[in-house]
This record gives sequence, C-alpha cells and structure tokens, in this order.
Amino acid sequence: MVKASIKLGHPTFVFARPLTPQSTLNKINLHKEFQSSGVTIIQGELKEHEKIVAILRQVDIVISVLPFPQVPDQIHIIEAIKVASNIKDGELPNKMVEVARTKRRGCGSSEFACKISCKLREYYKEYPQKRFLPSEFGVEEDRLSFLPPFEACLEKKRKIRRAVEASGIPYTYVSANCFGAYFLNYLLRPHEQHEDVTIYGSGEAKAPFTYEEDIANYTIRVANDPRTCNKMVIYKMQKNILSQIELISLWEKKTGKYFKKVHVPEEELVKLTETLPFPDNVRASVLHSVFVKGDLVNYELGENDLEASSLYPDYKYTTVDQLLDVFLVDPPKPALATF
Ligand SMILES: CCOC(=O)[C@H]1C[C@@H]1c1ccc(O)c(OC)c1
Repeated sequence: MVKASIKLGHPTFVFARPLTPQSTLNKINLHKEFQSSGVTIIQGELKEHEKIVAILRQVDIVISVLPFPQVPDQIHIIEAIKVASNIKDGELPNKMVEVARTKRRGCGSSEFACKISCKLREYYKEYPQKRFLPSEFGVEEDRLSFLPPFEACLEKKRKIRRAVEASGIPYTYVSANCFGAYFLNYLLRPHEQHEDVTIYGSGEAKAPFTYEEDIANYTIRVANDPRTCNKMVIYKMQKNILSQIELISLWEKKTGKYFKKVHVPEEELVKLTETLPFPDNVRASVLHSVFVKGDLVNYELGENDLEASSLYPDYKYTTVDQLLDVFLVDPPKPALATF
C-alpha cells in the first residue's frame, strides 16, 4: 500500500508500532526502504491520541491496514480523525443541516438520503474533509452471513463501519475478495512437495481473486477518487473469477503435474468449524463461505456500489493466469492471517 502510494506520487506518512530489538529484519529493512523513498514514518501506539491527531492534521486520506486482532482499535483512529477534522459525532456540518431541513419536506426517506449524500458530496468538495478507509479488503460483510467463527470476526469490522458512519467522517469501504497470492499459496502449496490437492466442497463454486499489488494500486486510486466517497468499492475482475477446479486445472497445465484431488465435503467442513481450535475454525469457515457456498459471487452490486476495474478500465490488473506464471518461477512466500 505504501509503495503504491509513493509510486502514484502521493506524499505518504506511515504510523507504525515502534521497532523493538525483537522486530524482524524484514520490518527493519522495510522501514529503511520506506524512509529512503521519502515516506515519513512515525512510530507509536494507537492509544497515543495527540500524536495521531498531530499527524492527521497533515494528511487528507487515512488508509488502515490493521489485521483482525487490531480491528476494534480503529476506534482510536476515528476519534483522532474527528478531532483533526473538527467533526462532532454524527453532526452534519452546520451548512448541511439547513439543506437537510429544506430537503426533508415532500420526499421519501431513500430519496431524502440520496439528496443528503449528493449534498454532502457537494459540501465535501467545498470543505474538503479527511477520508477514512478502514481495514477491510476482504468479503463484503454487510451483505453476507457466515458460520459463527468467521461471523464473530466480521462483526468487529461491521462495528467499525457503523462507528465511521455515525461519526460523519467521509469513508470508502473496499471489498477486495480473495488475496491472490495468499489463496494460491493456500490452495496449491507450491512450496511443498505433494501429490494431492484439497478441494473444499465440489470445487465448482467460483470466487474472485485479486493480486495483492493490484489491491494496493486500486486502493490508492479509490482513496483519491471523489466518485468513491461514502461508497463501497468491490474488486471483482471478470477474468479473475474462478473455481477451485479451474484453478487447479490451470496449475496442472502449467506445471505439467497431475494432482490427486481430495474433497472435503461441506458437512465435514462445517464440523471442522465447530471442532477446530481458534483460529483454524475461522479459516475453515472462510473456506466454507468462499469455496463451498460461493458467497463472494452470490450477490449483485447495489446502486451504491462500484467495481474497481470498471472505475479504472485503463489499469492493467494481473490475471490469475499471469500470477500462476509468476508462481511457476518464484512463488511468493506463504502467509497466514491472524484473527
Ligand atoms: C484460507 C483461509 O482463510 C484465511 O486464512 C483468511 C485470511 C482469509 C480471509 C479473511 C477475511 C476475509 O474477509 C477474507 O475474504 C475472502 C479472507
């Protein structure tokens, strides 16, 4: 995300937890790389309210990339943005209150809401506010329901969304669906010697994949785009919507290897979500939602939703086929999200 911001020419600040003697070499080198690229790095904790307010007075856009365990701590970012932007909780800017009163008469609530959001957009053009992109980037949790372990995690994200909306801070939510390298590593395990691949359910349900670099490149564009203010942006590129069976077949063609398919039936996966310890039970419920139910392709974009590749048709995103070619020669390091 930082590299994409720099590449697009934006003055970029990073607020990160302090480096310690236990910090990994990778993190230390990343700090050095960012600093040599002109990034302003401020080290601190999310509870250091005044420090965050002081930084926020210097920026227009705040993008949070906090992992699940820190999702609730984003409330501190919201509080700091309100102070830095002089926004009172849930209070429309005064100028807007007059508009709201005059517009209320004679229109229904949805028409009224639309008038307000249009007026808010005009207002924000005149009185630029800081925009907040909370740490989302996965499923669209306001439109889907999940098995309990994943549901509990996503409820944390829903709470932050409601707090952002109640605060009046302009926002953009990003649903990037499946992180490409992350899931290709999880499903294909290119770093291991293995004869079989696991298929969750029938393997026919489709899911949208977005290469991590594209997630960052799209998000910096989205964050700076007036069209996406107070909107949900979904990353769902047509060429990157595939089933597990299609993914494995592509990989077999490219590697010249044939893998034995080991299916995990839905009922067994549901049982695992009930019996595995945390966080494996969460991962099992993610797999159930994404690859057994096909949740990520089971809803249509609403009138208030935008899709990234349609917003930026000139941006050449990496297709899954191209990403598999990268995996053939230099597969990215596997990772496991924390919950
Ligand atoms: C393969 C098992 O799933 C995971 O490890 C978690 C990290 C995956 C995840 C976490 C949160 C999400 O919203 C999401 O959307 C597709 C995906």
